[in-house]
Amino acid sequence: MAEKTLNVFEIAKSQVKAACDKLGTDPAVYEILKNPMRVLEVSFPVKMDDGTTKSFTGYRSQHNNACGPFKGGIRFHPNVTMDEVKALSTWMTFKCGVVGIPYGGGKGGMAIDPNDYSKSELERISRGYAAAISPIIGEKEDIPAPDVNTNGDIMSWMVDEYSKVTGKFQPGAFTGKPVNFYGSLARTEATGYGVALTAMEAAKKLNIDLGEVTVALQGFGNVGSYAGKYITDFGAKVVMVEDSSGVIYNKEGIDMEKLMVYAKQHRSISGFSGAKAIGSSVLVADVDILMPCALENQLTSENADKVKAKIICEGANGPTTPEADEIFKKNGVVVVPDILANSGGVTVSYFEWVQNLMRYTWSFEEVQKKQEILMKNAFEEIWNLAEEYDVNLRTAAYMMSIKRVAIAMEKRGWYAEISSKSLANN
Ligand SMILES: NC(=O)C1=CN([C@@H]2O[C@H](COP(=O)(O)OP(=O)(O)OC[C@H]3O[C@@H](n4cnc5c(N)ncnc54)[C@H](OP(=O)(O)O)[C@@H]3O)[C@@H](O)[C@H]2O)C=CC1
Ligand SMILES: O=C(O)CCC(=O)C(=O)O
Repeated sequence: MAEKTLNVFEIAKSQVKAACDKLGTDPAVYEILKNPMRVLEVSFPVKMDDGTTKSFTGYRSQHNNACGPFKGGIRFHPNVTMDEVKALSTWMTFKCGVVGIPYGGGKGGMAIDPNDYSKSELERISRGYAAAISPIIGEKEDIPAPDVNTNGDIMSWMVDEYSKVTGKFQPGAFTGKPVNFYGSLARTEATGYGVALTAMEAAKKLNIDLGEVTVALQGFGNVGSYAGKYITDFGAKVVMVEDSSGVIYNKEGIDMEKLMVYAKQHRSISGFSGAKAIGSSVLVADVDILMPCALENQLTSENADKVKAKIICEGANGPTTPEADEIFKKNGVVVVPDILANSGGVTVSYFEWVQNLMRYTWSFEEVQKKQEILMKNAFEEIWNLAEEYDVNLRTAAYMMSIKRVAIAMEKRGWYAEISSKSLANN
């Protein structure tokens, strides 16, 4: 059967709707949450190294700020569209709600491939984008961070540009900065660490011993590489890894530390001597745990029935379509949803922001411990909710989070309960 839609914004809305229906929220809740509060499209000129001028287009979507300032990454990827950014900002609102941090959801992006530009061009593009969205962002308004193809260096340029435009030095206006420039220890590792932590919690629930477990990873960037490193530290064996150059395999387990060094040097996993290149897909690999850590719409009605993993732990945002979710539920595959599995990134971004506002720093261990507590509690709560309502973990995660956001919206007077029971009194 063909998918109803692969439009990620339509998918995000359908996930929110399913959870609102299950919770029985007042109709006003979905009415408010179905669209971002604001979406900004900007165009700005940038001088290229050869003296020509090019115009670039970027977006920033601010989904909902009932619980606090908008928060979410900036993506540089050729496939970025306004609808994608809207979906990603929607997911951010509920991701922040899952771990109970005082933020709403935002996301930004530009349809560019950074590899097409020199470093100085990329700096000017990043500065141009930061200046263009500066009227709607800020330390207490909307705090961007890295996402696909953006990193700490880009965040530092953006902090500098934002400070110039506003005339105020506000390092807390962006997170995911380098540790030696107002970044937090353990932020670089945070998203992958959280993916590994939640995969381990899911394995415990299924009585699977991580010492016996094999893992396949799609994506070996920030999220995939640290997810692979930490799941290996927890005892599992990563046997297959894919990036956009192809798939590598070693049935004895791939040395994650060595692959991380290699991938950094070569900007690709292709040619790594500790594994062999193969032609098959990571997504249907014969492994216990699958970690999609690249892009959206990877697991669809086309391949979901062929997935052999018992646990799918979503490092990426939106890798699974609703139809694939149905198939996984039917087949007993446990999907740890993106808004829980990859919430470690924004959680430690929150800790970075708190440290910035306090002009104080915490140790690596302190930050990781705080992350671990929030994520393990969220996992447990969502697992129990899924059992109570007989829903998958995704719907349970949305239910928990929507309830938090809905209570904030009601308390702020954005709607008045007209249905029989008030969430706030539950
Ligand atoms: N960074 C963060 O803190 C967070 C990120 N996420 C999500 O995690 C995902 C990955 O982000 P992040 O690791 O930061 O991004 P990176 O840019 O660091 O890495 C992306 C990885 O995905 C790979 N990739 C891209 N396209 C494909 C493809 N078609 N098939 C296989 N692999 C592919 C890239 O390979 P190549 O390099 O060869 O192109 C690269 O290894 C995204 O969905 C992002 O939104 C979620 C929460 C927080
Ligand atoms: O660290 C952040 O603020 C946001 C990270 C992000 O973009 C995401 O979780 O998808």
